[in-house]
Amino acid sequence: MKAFTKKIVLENGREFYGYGFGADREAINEIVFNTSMVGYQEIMSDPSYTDQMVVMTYPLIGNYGMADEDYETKTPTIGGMIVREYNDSPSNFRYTKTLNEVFEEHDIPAIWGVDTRALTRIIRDEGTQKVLITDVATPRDEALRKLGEYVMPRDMVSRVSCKKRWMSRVPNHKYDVVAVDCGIKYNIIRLLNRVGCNVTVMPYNSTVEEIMAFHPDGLVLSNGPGNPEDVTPVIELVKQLRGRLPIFGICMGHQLISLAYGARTFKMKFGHRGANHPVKNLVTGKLEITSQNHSYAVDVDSLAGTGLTLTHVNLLDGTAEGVECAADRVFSMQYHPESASGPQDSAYLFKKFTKIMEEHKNA
Ligand SMILES: NC(=O)CC[C@H](N)C(=O)O
Repeated sequence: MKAFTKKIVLENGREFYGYGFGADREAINEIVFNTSMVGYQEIMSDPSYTDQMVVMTYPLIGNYGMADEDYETKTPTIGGMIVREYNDSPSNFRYTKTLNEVFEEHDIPAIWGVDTRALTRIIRDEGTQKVLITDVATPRDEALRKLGEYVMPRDMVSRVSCKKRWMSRVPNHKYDVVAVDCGIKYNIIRLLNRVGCNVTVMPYNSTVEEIMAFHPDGLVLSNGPGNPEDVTPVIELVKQLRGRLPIFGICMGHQLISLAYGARTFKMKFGHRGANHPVKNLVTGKLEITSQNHSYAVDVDSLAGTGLTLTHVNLLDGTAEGVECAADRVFSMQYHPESASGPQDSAYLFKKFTKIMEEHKNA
C-alpha cells in the first residue's frame, strides 16, 4: 500500500489519513456531509458550499468526470471535498475534464481514502465543526492550534455574488424576472428560462431603484453561502418590495424573506445536505423528495404573527421547508426546487411563480 500524503484534523482532535488530490495546499473550512448518490459536479460548483469541506457519503466519486454543461457556477468556491474512493478515469462520453483537474484549476484541496462513514457519524453526533486539511507530517498539536485560532469568514455572499448585472434570455419570453444573486445556482436560471422568463441577474446589494428600473414582473432571491442574518441588503430589499411584486425565494432567499417578515433563523446541528429529503406540502398533502443544502433553518414558532404561513415541512425533523404570504404574492422554499442534482418533484414551483406573475400583471 502506498504511503498516505494528506490528513484531515477535526476540532475535536480526531485525525483521518488519506491521499491528496486537487490543490496541494493547506486549508481550514467547516466540515459538512452530503448524502447524494450522484451530483458531485453540481455540489462542487454550488456557491452555497463556499468555505465548506464536504464529506461525500457515496463511496465512489469522479467516475463520470465533469461535463461543461453541468456546472452550477463558473468559479467554484467550495472549501474542499473528502471522499472514500476517487476515480480519475471517467467513462462518460460527455466529460471534458476530471474532478481532479477542476479542483487543481480552482485551487481547491481534496482528499480520498478516508473512512467517510466514521467521519459522517462524528459530524452527525457532535455537529459541524472546523477541519484542517494538511500534509500528513503536520504535528497534531500544530493542527489543533491553527484550528483554534482560525475564525471562519462571514462575508461570503459579497464574495460570490456577481459584481455586474448579467442576463439570460429566451426567444418570445413572457416574463421579465430579476434574480438577486447571493451565489445563484445556474439551474435556477435555466428553469426560469424554461418557463418563459428573461432573467436579469443582479448583485446582492442592488437598490430598489436599480431593480425596478428593469420593470420586473417578479423577483427571485437565490441560494447562497453563510448565515442569512449577515445578508442585510437583501433583507432590506424584501421589506421594501413585499407587496409590490411577486417574490420567489430559494434556500438563502427563503431565509431572507422569513427574516424580513420578522421570523427568526437558527443554525442546525449538522444541516441538511442530500438529494433524498422527504418534504410534505401542507397545502396539497403531497410528499416531495427534495434536494437540500443548508445549515440554517427558519424557526417554525417564530412565524406566528408575521403574515407568513408554513406551506412545507421536513418529514425527518419537522423543520420549515416553505412559507408563503399569499396576499403579497411572496413564497419561498428552504430546499432546492431547481434540484441539480436530485429529484425533480418540486419543479412545479417555477410554474407557480409564473402563475402569480400572471395574476400580478392582470391585477
Ligand atoms: N443553499 C443555501 O442557500 C444555503 C443557505 C444558508 N447558507 C444555509 O446554510 O442555511
